[in-house]
Amino acid sequence: MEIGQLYRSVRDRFRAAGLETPELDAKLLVSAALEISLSALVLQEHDRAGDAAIALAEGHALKRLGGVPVGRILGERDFYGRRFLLNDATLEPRPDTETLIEAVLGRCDPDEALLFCDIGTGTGAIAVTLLAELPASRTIAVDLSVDALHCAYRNADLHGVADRLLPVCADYTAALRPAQDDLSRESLDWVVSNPPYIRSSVLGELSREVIQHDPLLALDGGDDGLEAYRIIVADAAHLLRKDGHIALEIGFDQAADLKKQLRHHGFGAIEIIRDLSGNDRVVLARKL
Ligand SMILES: C[S@@+](CC[C@H](N)C(=O)[O-])C[C@H]1O[C@@H](n2cnc3c(N)ncnc32)[C@H](O)[C@@H]1O
Repeated sequence: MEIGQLYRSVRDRFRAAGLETPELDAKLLVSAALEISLSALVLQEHDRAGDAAIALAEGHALKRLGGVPVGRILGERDFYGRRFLLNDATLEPRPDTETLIEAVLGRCDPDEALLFCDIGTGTGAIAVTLLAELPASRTIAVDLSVDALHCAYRNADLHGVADRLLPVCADYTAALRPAQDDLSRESLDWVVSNPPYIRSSVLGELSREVIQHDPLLALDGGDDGLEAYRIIVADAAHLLRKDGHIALEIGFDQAADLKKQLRHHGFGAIEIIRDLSGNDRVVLARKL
């Protein structure tokens, strides 16, 4: 079978099954099975696919039709132009989180030796991306899950930034005190976080793909979805240097609550940034 035929056959089954992005899913799964790039999928469409690659692509297609997300099938996901490995303990990084990356990068000087702390690092998508884009910076990466931290460290290694990432396994900001001791008691320049922020009562309304494949620890924000923010904002107020910044990903309806919390803890210059769909997605503030 030719590569182009294999791609079209998978794509057509994905379309018929009503998948949201049938072309993209088919391209990602077929190119991965063939171990070729997305552009090679087009350029080599008349080449013959090997039997083993066809069998692998069919296996991937069956899993996708069974409701497994592409990232979980391949064990990796692209974020801000880089590949991130996943494991069972990590959330699949979302394109919405790139809004936070853009917001932070737009306010940082790449030559400055900044000290970040990424709370709830998961795959390390935020921490590793910032380290890769800001070569003079260092990051403390915190997660309660040791398996998630292991994944973050592998991703840091993959992208050549592991020597500037300090993984810390602990409960939110409780981790920052000992980590700061290791780093000569420096104050943080930035606290960044995409914490769990979904209200416990609506977790059951999430799509099957999310609830079956993303870990609950990464999603559940407690009764009002704001539990993590209360801890992170209060502690960040002590741990940041004066004029240090905080950047938090938020749910579309949480901006007003976050503004209130940030003002209460002595933050100013509060900005709310929207994602590409026009939803409030990131809150930024400066410690006064
Ligand atoms: C929404 S995920 C974000 C993952 C990653 N930063 C990203 O943006 O893709 C939240 C992360 O917070 C971690 N987490 C949940 N509760 C925590 C706690 N009490 N202390 C530290 N990390 C926690 C989860 O394990 C998960 O990795």
